[in-house]
Amino acid sequence: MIEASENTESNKSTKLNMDEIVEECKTFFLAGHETSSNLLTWTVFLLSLHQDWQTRLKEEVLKECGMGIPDSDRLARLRLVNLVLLEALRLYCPVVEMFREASKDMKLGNLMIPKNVLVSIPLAKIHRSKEYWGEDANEFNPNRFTNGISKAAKHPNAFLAFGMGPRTCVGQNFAMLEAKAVLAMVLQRFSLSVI
Ligand code: HEM
Repeated sequence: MIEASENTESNKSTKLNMDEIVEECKTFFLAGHETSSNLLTWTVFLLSLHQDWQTRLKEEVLKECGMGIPDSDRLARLRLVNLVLLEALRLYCPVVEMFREASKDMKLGNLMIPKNVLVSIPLAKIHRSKEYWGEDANEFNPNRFTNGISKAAKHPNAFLAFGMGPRTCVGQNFAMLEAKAVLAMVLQRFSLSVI
């Protein structure tokens, strides 16, 4: 953004003014705050219910990070934490629905979509569809992500927590890193339970 606000030869037509930069900051704040806190809240809830997973995650965190502040190398080794975060995003996706507006009349599969019509993509429903995720679609089973996101369901794009395509979430890598770091530091210090 700082680069985009500077006067250079290459960004003459795309230069951002101060108002536009402030708007971008607001977008980042809004898009990145509630979503991440939502993910952490549901993850803590799920780990409180599933003590077996909490124990396994604690062991992983203590083995890989000890009691220190986890750096990015150590966070990358938290495989089970990653599985649990993905499963939390599937069951309780912070963004439950997305929309796309048809820029022209178009055919989508066997549907005709007229120009300007809004198409809804019901993430929360897709994430719990037994057709894609199998009979245990409503259950907490982080192991389904063991072979990667695209192999977790019967359709490679059934996991849509961060959207898909050219408008996919720009903050997704940061969000996962942030969530892993916070969760690791919570698990280093606390035990979670539902009272
Ligand atoms: C668990 C955390 C997050 C979730 C579940 C999430 C989810 C999403 C989803 C579903 C979209 C719409 C994608 C699409 O239309 O295909 C989106 C867009 C976006 N997200 Fe995130 N997000 C998260 C964290 C963040 C963070 C931390 C940031 C920034 C620091 C961020 C910035 C954005 C921005 C700027 C867009 C708009 C992208 C565009 O329209 O080009 N998000 N996010």
